[in-house]
Amino acid sequence: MQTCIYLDNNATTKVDDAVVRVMLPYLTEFYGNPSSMHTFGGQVGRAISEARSQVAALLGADTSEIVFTSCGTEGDNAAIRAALLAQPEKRHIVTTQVEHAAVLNLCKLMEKQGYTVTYLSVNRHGQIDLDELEASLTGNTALVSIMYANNETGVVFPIEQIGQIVKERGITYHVDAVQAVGKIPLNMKNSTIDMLTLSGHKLHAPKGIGALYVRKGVRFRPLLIGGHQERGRRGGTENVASIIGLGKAAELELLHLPEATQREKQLRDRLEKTLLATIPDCEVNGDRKNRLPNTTNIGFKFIEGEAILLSLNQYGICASSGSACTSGSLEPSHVLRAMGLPYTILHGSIRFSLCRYTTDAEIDAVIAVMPGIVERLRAMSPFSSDAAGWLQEQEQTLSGARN
Ligand SMILES: Cc1ncc(COP(=O)(O)O)c(C=O)c1O
Ligand code: FES
Repeated sequence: MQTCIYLDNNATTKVDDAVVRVMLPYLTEFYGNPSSMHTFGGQVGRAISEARSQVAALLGADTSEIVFTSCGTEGDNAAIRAALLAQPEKRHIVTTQVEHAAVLNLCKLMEKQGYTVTYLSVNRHGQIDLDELEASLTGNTALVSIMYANNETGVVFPIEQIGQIVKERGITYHVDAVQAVGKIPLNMKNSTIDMLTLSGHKLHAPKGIGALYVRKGVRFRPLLIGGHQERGRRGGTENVASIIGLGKAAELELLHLPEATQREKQLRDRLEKTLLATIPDCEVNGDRKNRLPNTTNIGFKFIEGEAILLSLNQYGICASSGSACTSGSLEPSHVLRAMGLPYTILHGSIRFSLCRYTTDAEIDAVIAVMPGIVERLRAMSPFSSDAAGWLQEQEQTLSGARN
């Protein structure tokens, strides 16, 4: 299989070799059912308990607060449904315009089922307005669901400040932390968060496994109704090998987090600064101060992000424009649109997302090819030179009309 310079770690990550190694015995010799009475199954149950402790340790949570799920999407769905089912009298949800599809599309469905949803706006830097949040909360609000960090821009919301406002009013608080876990130190002990979603494939565990943190005492209703697994909070025989893998991945994240994020930030900053210095007409999208250490989203004016990606692909470099789920649709990103970015940036933005395996040489390779790619595409672009000036004038007129 072809190898590549992989800078698309917010879409998914490589499974760590150590994770694969601990999983293999559970795909071969230890195939017992963890719920069985016999010792053969019991030993699998014990391995699951160990994985639960490893995930709990990464979050600073109690083991009883961890529910294994099939993915981040399931975690988000389970948390939102649980909060609504537990308080059927309340019919209002607050979220943001820049959430992942797992939250946004469920909220849209809930609107069809009679709920009112407030989608908080974001400013040019991708940040919400806390006054707008406060004003949106009513006695009818069942849930506030807000992402920790944005998958496209890496922008990090002030999660605990938001939590103060939400919890003062006794409202259930769910945080989609799929992009934050393993990139930002978390401690649920002194947190305002009631429920928190994570996904294995963003932290070097396999795809198709995740976990939901549910704070002790939070009223919960299962999404999957069935057996007594996960203490009645998620029916279904466990995905044993992947759970073991997620446990190991969590242990490794805890071990590597401080020094890995420091390194990733240095590499990311070098990449970003050099591209901004060597390529005219480009800018970073999103709040540069409050941002994941591994992500940069850069808008290259007057060209299409997809064209840049195809050129990078020819050099064996993997990056992305927007989110993996919506790629293939030619719609510009809902996140960048919510930030009110001008047309030329919306269409010419790409994301590089690093991980602990990213090397200096890989960053050098991107820095070496990007100026040429952008120059070549701009030379062919109908928006270059005169047309660019015209387009900018149109944008100014349009934004004047909007203000
Ligand atoms: C912020 C966010 N939430 C949820 C998800 C969904 O996770 P999964 O792919 O495990 O369903 C993703 C994945 O891209 C994400 O970035
Ligand atoms: S899987 Fe990442 S955006 Fe959908």
